[in-house]
Amino acid sequence: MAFLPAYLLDYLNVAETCRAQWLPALSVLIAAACILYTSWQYRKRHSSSRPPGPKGLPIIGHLHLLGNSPHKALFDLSKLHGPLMWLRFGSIPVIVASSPQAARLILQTHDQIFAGRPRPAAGVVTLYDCTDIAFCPPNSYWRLMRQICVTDLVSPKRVESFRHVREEEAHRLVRAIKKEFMDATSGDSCAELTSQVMVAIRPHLLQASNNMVSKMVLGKTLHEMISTDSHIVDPSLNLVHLLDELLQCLNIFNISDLFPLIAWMDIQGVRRRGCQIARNLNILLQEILDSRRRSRPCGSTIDSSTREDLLDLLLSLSSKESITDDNIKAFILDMFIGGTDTSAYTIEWALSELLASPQELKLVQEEIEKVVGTERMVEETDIAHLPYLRAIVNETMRLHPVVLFLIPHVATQSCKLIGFDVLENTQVYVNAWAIGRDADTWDEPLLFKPNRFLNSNLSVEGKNFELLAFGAGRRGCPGSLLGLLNVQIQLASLLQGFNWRAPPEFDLQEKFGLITIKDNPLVAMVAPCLPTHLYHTEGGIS
Ligand code: HEM
Repeated sequence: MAFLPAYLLDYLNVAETCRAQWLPALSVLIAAACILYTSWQYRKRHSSSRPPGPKGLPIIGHLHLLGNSPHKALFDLSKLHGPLMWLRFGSIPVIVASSPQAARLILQTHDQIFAGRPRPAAGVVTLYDCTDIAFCPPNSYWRLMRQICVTDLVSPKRVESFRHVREEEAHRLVRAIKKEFMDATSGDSCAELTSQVMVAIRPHLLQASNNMVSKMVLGKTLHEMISTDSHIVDPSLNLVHLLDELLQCLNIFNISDLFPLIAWMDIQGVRRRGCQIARNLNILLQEILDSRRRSRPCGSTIDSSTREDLLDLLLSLSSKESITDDNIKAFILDMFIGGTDTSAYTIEWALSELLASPQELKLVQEEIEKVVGTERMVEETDIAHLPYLRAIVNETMRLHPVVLFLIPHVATQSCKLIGFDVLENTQVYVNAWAIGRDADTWDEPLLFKPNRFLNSNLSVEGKNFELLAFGAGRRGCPGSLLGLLNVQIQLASLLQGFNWRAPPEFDLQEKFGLITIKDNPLVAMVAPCLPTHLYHTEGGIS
């Protein structure tokens, strides 16, 4: 009411009491009219030249069209409005790319402009104010951290130096499932030949991927760390659970991110929850750093009994490159977030597709038996000789790219995109899921047909815009080689170690999220199929 000038009040000639009653309503009306007029002017200026899209609603924009499976809804809309669509999620303008050509425009032709990232409220509080690589804006700090990541931490040479870790954990995974089988059959050795046992596979996969990342980054699994480094841990703080909670927090479709004007209200309590998780994670991670500094003071050489892990490397680089402890902790979180669930859920999808296609399962198991035999466990050097296995991983990533919108990109400046106007700060969703089902690119796109990759040069590692499981361009996944090797060796070991069958109740339903997973966790009927001694010791590994 204060903004109504006095002469207007006099003109209206309203008594004080009367003013008090209807002036607030009049103020709201005038304010609403101003907003509508400004937004009409804005739309008039921009709507003719922006990419096509469906009609939206006031305030919520197109949120009502997304439903429980936004990737499917947007795929269907792209069939009506084209592969480059404009929408609004709350107050955030969004472009959705749904074909390889549209993705190339964003991730290659205009890569530099679209290298920005949003700042989700959960990321701001949990990821050290988005100073991790994945959510950092494309500034000089991000370039430095990304360069260190690519050239030092996950370079092909460094990834090769951790081959033993991947093989150990893949074989440990097989032993863990065999143990569950033995427990269920009460150790009856005859049962090995005759029974199949229902095993919940997901927890084993998550544990194996977690162990792999943890051993590479911290030199130990998280469980070893908790049991051996007792001084590190406040028993009420559990790193495994905290990382899990962190992912859940990042996974929430947060209203505050869609309506920044009301972000302060924190309607879903994401910021509050995130602050709690961040506080506890920070205590644990700082203790891990301090403990490492105590045990290996700066400048001390690492003897042959202690292999160098990525934390050693980061600490030694930090003195040269002015990297702070918070930067190192943010990077550790990136490795866990980026490397754990992505691999585990991709393997779960691969196994699920194979259970739904028993002929493909048979073919790949025959390939492994022919190349590796049954007297030793599969090793990473075998993968080069297992084209069908590699084709299965590619086909799985085509149909089930677990980060199916990539991490949203943001336009860092206004630009023209094939004649359309795109304004600064527009978010970009590349629908990798839709691109994997693009009927102009793929023959029978909805079928699981690994042999389409047998005589093909297509690769999932960001060189082909038809296959974007790892994204592409300057924000593409720096850990793609490592991720791919993790998936391949674990899948090969599981397929070699067991006969598999789908349980009676089985489906391939998806549950949408930052990482899109199988809605019903995979439970499978398994039976060991290798000589018993290979499961009992690590001697399976030559
Ligand atoms: C199967 C395993 C993996 C999959 C499917 C995957 C997928 C992806 C995708 C789709 C992106 C977003 C790309 C974009 O926005 O254009 C990404 C980014 C990223 N990934 Fe991965 N990833 C995997 C494994 C890993 C591993 C092992 C690491 C560890 C180094 C990692 C670290 C990262 C980082 C740091 C980013 C952010 C890059 C940036 O914004 O500059 N990822 N990943």
